[in-house]
Amino acid sequence: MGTKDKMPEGKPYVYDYSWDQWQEWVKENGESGFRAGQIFDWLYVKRISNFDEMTNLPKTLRDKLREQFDFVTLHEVAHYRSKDGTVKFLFELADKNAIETVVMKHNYGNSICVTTQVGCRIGCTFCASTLGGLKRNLTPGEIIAQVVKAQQLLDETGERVSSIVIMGIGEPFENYDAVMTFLRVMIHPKGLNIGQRHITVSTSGIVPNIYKFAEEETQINLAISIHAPNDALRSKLMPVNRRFPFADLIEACKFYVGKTGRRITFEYALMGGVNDQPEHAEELAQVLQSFPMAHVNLIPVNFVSERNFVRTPRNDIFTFQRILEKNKINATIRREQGSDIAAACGQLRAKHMESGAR
Ligand SMILES: C[S@@+](CC[C@H](N)C(=O)[O-])C[C@H]1O[C@@H](n2cnc3c(N)ncnc32)[C@H](O)[C@@H]1O
Ligand code: SF4
Repeated sequence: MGTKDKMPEGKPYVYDYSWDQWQEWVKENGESGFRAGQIFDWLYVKRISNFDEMTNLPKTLRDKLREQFDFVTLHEVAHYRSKDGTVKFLFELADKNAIETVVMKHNYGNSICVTTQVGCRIGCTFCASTLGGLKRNLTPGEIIAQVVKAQQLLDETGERVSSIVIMGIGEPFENYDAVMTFLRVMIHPKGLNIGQRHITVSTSGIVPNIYKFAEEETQINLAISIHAPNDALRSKLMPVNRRFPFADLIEACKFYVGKTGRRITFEYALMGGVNDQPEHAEELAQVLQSFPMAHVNLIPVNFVSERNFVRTPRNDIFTFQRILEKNKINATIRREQGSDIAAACGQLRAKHMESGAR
C-alpha cells in the first residue's frame, strides 16, 4: 500500500488506512467485517490514543493491531496563540522532523491548515516552506493526526473542526495518494465527517494531478496558486511554471471546471512592485475571462526574512481588486490571521531548523 515505504521505519500508522483498507485488513486477518467499523469509531469518533482503550475488541485483535500498527506521535514542540485566536503548532514527528499546523477561529467555526510534506521541493521564491528543500512526504496518518489532534484539543471546549485547508507546508499534489487517503477519511460519514465543500486543497499547479483530481468525483474545493498573470513572470516567481507552463495550467483548470462544474479559487499573493501593478490586474482579468465563476483571493505577501519581497500598499491592493471586479472577476482580500505569530507557512519550522533541529 504505497505509503509504508515512506515511513521512517517499520510499522504503518493506524491512521494510514482508509475505510476500504480497514475492511480489507479485517478480512485478511480472519475477523468479522463489523470490526472495521469499530476500529474506525475508536479512531475518529472516540479519538482514543492507544490500543488498550479499544475495549469492545477482543484482546487477541487488540494485540494484532498493536503488533502491526503504531499511533502517530505528534510531539508538541511549541504553540503560539495569536490575538485573533489563531493557534499555530510546531509538532515533531517520530523521526524528529518538524511540521506546522494552524487552527483558525472564524465566526462560522474552526478551520485547520495542514502540512502534507516535510519541506517542499517546488522552490517558490516567496515561500518559507521550501527553504530547506523537501525532506520527505508525510504519510496519510501523519496528515490525519494533525486534524485529530486539533479536534482532541477542541473537544475540551465542545467545539468542532468545521473546515480544512491543505495550505500548510508542502505541495499536496506531489504527495497525491497520501492526500487522497487523508481526504477520504476526513469526508467519510464514519470518519471525521467533514463536509466536502468545507475542504480546500491548494496546488502550485502540478498539471497531471489537476486532471486526476478532476476525475475523483468529490465536492472538495480546488485552489490554484497562480500569483502571476503570464508565463514569463510566473516562471520567475515559481519555478514549477517551467515544468508545467502557464498555458497548460490554464487548460487543466478549464478541464477541471468543465468536468466538475465547480469553481476554482485562484490565489494571488501581491508582492510590491513585482506583480501588483494595474497592468497585472488587467492581464489577470483577461486570462480569467474564460472562467465565469472564478474567484481570486488576493493575499498581501507575508514577510519572510530570507526573501526580499515587500507588501503592496493598502490602496494599491484595493485598486487591484477594483480592476478585477470591473472585469466581472470576483475578488476578495484575504483576512490576515495570526500575522503576529509568524503564521506565514513554514516560518516557524525554518526558525526551528536554524536552531539545529530537522
Ligand atoms: C504554503 S502553500 C501550500 C499549498 C501548495 N503548495 C500551494 O502552493 O498552493 C499555501 C499558499 O500559501 C501561499 N504562500 C506561500 N508563501 C507565501 C508568502 N510569503 N506570503 C503569502 N502567501 C504565501 C502559497 O502561494 C499558497 O497559495
Ligand atoms: S508555495 Fe506551495 S509549492 Fe510553493 S514552495 Fe511554498 S509550499 Fe511549495
